[in-house]
Amino acid sequence: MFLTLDQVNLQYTHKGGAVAAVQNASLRLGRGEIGVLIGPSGCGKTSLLRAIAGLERLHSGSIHLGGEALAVASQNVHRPPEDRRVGLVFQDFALFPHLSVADNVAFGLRHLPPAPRQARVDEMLALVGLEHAHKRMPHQLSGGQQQRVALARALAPAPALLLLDEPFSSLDVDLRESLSQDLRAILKASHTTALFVTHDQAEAFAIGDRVGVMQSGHLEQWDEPYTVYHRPATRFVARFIGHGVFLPGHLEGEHGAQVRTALGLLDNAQDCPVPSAYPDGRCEVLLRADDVVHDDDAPVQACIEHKVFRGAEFLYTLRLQDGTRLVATVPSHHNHHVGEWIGIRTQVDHVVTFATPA
Ligand SMILES: Nc1ncnc2c1ncn2[C@@H]1O[C@H](COP(=O)(O)OP(=O)(O)OP(=O)(O)O)[C@@H](O)[C@H]1O
Repeated sequence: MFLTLDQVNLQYTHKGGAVAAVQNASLRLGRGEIGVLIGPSGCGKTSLLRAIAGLERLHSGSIHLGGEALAVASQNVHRPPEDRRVGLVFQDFALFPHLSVADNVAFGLRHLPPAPRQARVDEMLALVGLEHAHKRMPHQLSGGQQQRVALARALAPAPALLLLDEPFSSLDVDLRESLSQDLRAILKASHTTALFVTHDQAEAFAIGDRVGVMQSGHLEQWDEPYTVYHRPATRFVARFIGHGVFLPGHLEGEHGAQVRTALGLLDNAQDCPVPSAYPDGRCEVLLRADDVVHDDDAPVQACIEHKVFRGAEFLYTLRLQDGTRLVATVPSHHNHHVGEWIGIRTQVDHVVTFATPA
């Protein structure tokens, strides 16, 4: 693996005491892959990036990049930031205001003779779609264009790893969406290995080959985006990513091929654990909003308690006769009103169960 973090712990000293910002975080990222860290405010995403960049010392654990040790706490190895071949892009574009676009991009290339330096600047500006902006000053550019220049500047010295900390957070939603697609294309075209921090789930899924979900300093899951959504490793990940509810269930069948729920049997022999996995086979099943399908012919009826229009679909909050609450995404041409009873059934491809909370 190209980037390897093993059991990384990071602490800050605050008012004389230790604050654990990252706890036992381990992850692996292949060369040319894009990893994304997502999680609520204060969960440790930025701290982990800062540790990889060399701006923070590890309390314990290790970080290796391309087979080289960047930090190994037990051996007191801590390479300084400038010796790590790691590039950084932050939220506040941080361009030099008095330098032209071309000079900003050339900033990390001062070791090159003029001709190859110029060629690299041209190449980087073309990569980010700003080939005609060489002479412009940062204040003459839009926020999105400034962030592209910041990206070109970070990529110019060909860092072994690029770290991006919420680079689009000060931009408006439409621009964020198109920039996140462009960013992925740019990173792939330049074969750059990158780790990206965001609050935004759609952005994480659009950009990442791997997504890591953090909570309170812990990296709760590090997986492909599809797996994080469909097979969340913990309740926190299930709740943080996507919409869904935890429905009481009872595992049945000798080999645990079925879960009985208020919505009927969910059976997927491949996914269901054996009944002995939980006391008396009792568990909770994650039911995503897209696992619940509106069907007029379905025997189970649910009352619409609340609805949110999301353009192509509604997100309905539903209540079953026995009081169980569910959420369902329904195409928006099915515009039912609050209080109406509609037929629903489940369509679950991945049965995900958790222990019932004590
Ligand atoms: N310099 C510092 N001194 C003391 N505590 C700090 C320091 N920097 C961060 N922390 C604490 O470490 C924890 C992790 O902070 P961090 O900035 O890494 O989180 P984050 O996930 O990036 O948050 P956000 O999404 O809000 O940027 C928080 O509890 C924070 O208060």
